[in-house]
Amino acid sequence: MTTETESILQVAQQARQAALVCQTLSSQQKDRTLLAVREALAEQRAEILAANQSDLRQAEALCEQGKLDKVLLKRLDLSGSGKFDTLLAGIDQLRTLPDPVGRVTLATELAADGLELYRVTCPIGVICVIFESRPDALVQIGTLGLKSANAVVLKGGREATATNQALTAAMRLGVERTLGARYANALQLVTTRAEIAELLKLDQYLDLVVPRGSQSLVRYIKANTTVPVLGHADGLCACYIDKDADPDKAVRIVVDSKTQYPAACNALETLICHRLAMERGVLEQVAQALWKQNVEIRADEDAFAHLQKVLVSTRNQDTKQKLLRRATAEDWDTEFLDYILAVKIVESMDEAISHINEHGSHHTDCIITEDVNTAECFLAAVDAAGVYHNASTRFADGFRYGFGSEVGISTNRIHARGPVGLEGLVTYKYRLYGAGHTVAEFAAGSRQFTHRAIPARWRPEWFALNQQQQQQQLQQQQQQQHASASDGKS
Ligand SMILES: NC(=O)C1=CN([C@@H]2O[C@H](COP(=O)(O)OP(=O)(O)OC[C@H]3O[C@@H](n4cnc5c(N)ncnc54)[C@H](OP(=O)(O)O)[C@@H]3O)[C@@H](O)[C@H]2O)C=CC1
Ligand SMILES: N[C@@H](CCC(=O)OP(=O)(O)O)C(=O)O
Repeated sequence: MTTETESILQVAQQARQAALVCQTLSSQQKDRTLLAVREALAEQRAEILAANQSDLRQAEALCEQGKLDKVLLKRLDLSGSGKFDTLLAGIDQLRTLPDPVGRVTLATELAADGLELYRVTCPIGVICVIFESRPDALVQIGTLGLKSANAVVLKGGREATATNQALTAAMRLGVERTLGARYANALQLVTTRAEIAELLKLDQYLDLVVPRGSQSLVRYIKANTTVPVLGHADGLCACYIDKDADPDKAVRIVVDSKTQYPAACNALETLICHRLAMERGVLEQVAQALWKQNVEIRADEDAFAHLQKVLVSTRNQDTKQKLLRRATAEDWDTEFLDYILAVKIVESMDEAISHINEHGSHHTDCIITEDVNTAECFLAAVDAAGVYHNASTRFADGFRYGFGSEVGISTNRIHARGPVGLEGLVTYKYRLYGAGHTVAEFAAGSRQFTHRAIPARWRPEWFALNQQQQQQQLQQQQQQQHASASDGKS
């Protein structure tokens, strides 16, 4: 066994042990831990931002050498526009959300005199999440993991390695201060692709892998592990302007979807316009607004002919060429993540739906129309995690959905789809409460099933024992800490 394999095995084993102890934590303990994590991050702000500056300097050098795209710098930068405070505020918000663990989703009396079945939510276990060079994602995913009592093994993009190490150290410190070192192992960081390759083999320790990134990343992970995979892949999002679209709404929605943050997976990549809407001048208004933001339009033949006439008044030949080009076949399948938009004209909504279902990535798609029935048909027929009527595709986000934050946006169909928040991080177990009941009695007919729904009430004794045990554990830890502190002094 190589040293690397050994250390990854240790990471996975420690995460499994931490997951086992975390599942018995009470809501109060988890929220106290989140508060301590927030405090530790705030305390170590200067160190974290210094690590981030060092990552940024290296990334800038790569950009200058043409080895890295400039849009990635914005993602990586943790110091800009109140990002660090937003990150702390996100933890505060998460603390106010209800505990996703221990919710009763089914309550049935199986038989009279106390045979009761409950379906109760519980953590998934150990989740490995691989994500882009976005340090704030590490905090969001890590804190979602703590609140849902899962252990997480995190791997961010290589450009963010120093920042991720500093953030993880602070977060682990917060957990350790509240619950002890064993629990801090619920937050693990790995930094290389080689470590991920080793982890993917450890299906006895991992319960779920979440690859958040390009389609090729998700395909690679699926092909190389037997652990269940919840893919968070690319967003080839489309917007359809119907013949009954309101022009003002079309302009607002398309511009926001394309330009509010073009590098995000929920940004718009394809615009489909009904011919009648184009003839009513809606496409022209949308194009003018996009051009003001320097968006290049890659148009099919019909849209090109129409928009070329609009551009005639533009004197500068270079601007004309930059703003309007003919689309190639490849453009319909490209996630530009940039100020570029493919535009297509259709004769009907059915044609638009077929295009989206064939070329889209089943992430988030939108219809702009004033006709409610048309909208309902579109929402039912488009096969995506998010289907929107008259709203920007940029709304596809855990925070905006009110989930506190997100692990990412699942493009899988099961077990979670769209923005994955706390609910996507739990599964359930069945709890059966009996009083010496046996199946033989039912088989012999001396007892009858009632299968009666009962109130989904919480039985306090479920966790009472755990809380007692937890209290004892805490006291023991405090005694140990006190003893080692006294040893240190003597
Ligand atoms: N659905 C969603 O929630 C989201 C999707 N995205 C999508 O992500 C893409 C852009 O992000 P980008 O950073 O370029 O994505 P990449 O897929 O290139 O990288 C994302 C992460 O995956 C890792 N990775 C990539 N290939 C492998 C591999 N073979 N083995 C192990 N790790 C691997 C990277 O590691 P390393 O840095 O070490 O190479 C990085 O940590 C876009 O398609 C965007 O739509 C982005 C954000 C959210
Ligand atoms: N869902 C979030 C995250 C977007 C995102 O992950 O962007 P990026 O990491 O730049 O691909 C949002 O809408 O802002």
